Amino acid sequence: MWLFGRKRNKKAAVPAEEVSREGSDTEYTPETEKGTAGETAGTALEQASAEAVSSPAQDSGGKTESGAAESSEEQACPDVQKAADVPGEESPAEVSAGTAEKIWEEEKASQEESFSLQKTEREAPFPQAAETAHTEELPEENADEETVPHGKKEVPPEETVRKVIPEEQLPRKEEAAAAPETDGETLTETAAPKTKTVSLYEWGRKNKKGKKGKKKKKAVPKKTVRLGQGERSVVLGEGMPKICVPITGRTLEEIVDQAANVASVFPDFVEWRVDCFEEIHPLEACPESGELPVNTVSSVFPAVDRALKKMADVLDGLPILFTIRTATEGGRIALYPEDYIGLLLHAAERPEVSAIDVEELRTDSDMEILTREIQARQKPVIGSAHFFGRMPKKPEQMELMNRISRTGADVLKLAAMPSDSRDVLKMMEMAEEENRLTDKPVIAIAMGKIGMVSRVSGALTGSCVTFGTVDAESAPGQIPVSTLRTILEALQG
Ligand SMILES: O=C1C[C@@](O)(C(=O)O)C[C@@H](O)[C@@H]1O
Repeated sequence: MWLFGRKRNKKAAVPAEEVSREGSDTEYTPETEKGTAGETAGTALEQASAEAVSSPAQDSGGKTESGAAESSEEQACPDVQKAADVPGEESPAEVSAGTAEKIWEEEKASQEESFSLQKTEREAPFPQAAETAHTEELPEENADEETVPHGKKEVPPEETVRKVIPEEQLPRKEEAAAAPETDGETLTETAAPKTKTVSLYEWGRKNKKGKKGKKKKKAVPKKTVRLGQGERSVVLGEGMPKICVPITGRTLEEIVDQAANVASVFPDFVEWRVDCFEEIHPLEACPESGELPVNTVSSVFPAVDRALKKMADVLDGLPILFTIRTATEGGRIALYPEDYIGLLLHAAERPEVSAIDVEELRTDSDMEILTREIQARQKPVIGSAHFFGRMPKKPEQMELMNRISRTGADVLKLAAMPSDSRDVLKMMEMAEEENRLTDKPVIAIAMGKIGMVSRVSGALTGSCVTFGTVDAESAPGQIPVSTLRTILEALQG
């Protein structure tokens, strides 16, 4: 149901992304049919770069007879919620999720040793990305959280914790007296002739060499990322979480109508979900057919440009995030790698586009090079990954964010589907933690109704963007903009 439309040379027909995530469910394998991954990556990017800057052969929106015929009913952008909810029907996201799980099982073993949450500090490749930087000292309480062993909570309240503390490590009397008490727990020296009582709080602070006695941690200096220019530009990573509204129209008319509605509620920026735009659907990959393609990516550029221009006129300076959400990540189109890359590089050249979403975990081409190419065109990259069928565990979430960061993306985004409230909390906790570890703005979303709280809790967790609705939602759990704004403002205090 999801893969239909254009016919292309079998060798290039299956986005390797789908092969690697769907594993044995997929008929083709990139290894047997495509040569090495490196070759594929290079070819796709080179081919796409050439096409992205070339002028299209026609100004027809790229529709050939076959493309036009296939773009009718089947290609209509289905309602997202519907696709996700139909029982027994496997959405591409669910397929991807199941297989992503498998990949992670395998990867985990090899990653275990090299697994590290430490971030390599990067130069901001995008000049505007490093707009401001500030260093924040963690609040005192956080430092203490690091200092006090977690086990202390399990000590029965009436039992005195006894520990031998060498005299020289004990705080001077007056210091001990001045130190704030923790929740009644004390450390008492018993074996030594001099028995002194000090608060656990003070012990942790003084005894830096202690098991969990750590130096006060500094938060990583933050970079912020500006989208757009002028008065209506918006800075991610500072102040309140920013509200973004997706535009999901299938036709130019729908897109313009939605843009007008969206503009009237004054979000901070909009996301154009280009995968919903049926004029690019002649590019839809068809792994089953194996026939040669009729359309080239450049044939859809005129339609994309027309939509961008009209949208920008209506939006009057609101920054536009250009997103192609592919089927594997819950979107509306399956694309060949060279077409995905070609479209994004073309968008990077457009003055109406303020930022570009890159699905950084695609394995069919080199997303790191693509990210750099986009940044070289002065557009920041929001690196994203989506799991519609499951919630990765927290260490996996952190590693995913780490992988996205390593591609050089300016902003790190992870969205996943929770199955219970603990999953939602995991995502929120990850955002808070990641936000302290990385120098980049972070977006963390637990989708679905149960995950709605994650869409309003950015002030607490540091998740810097929330996607809200005006007309149609582009993912389950999105909240209408007016409600979203009221809650965000209330929580900001
Ligand atoms: O990545 C995201 C986040 C999202 O999936 C959400 O859950 O709000 C909505 C998408 O349109 C957007 O591209």
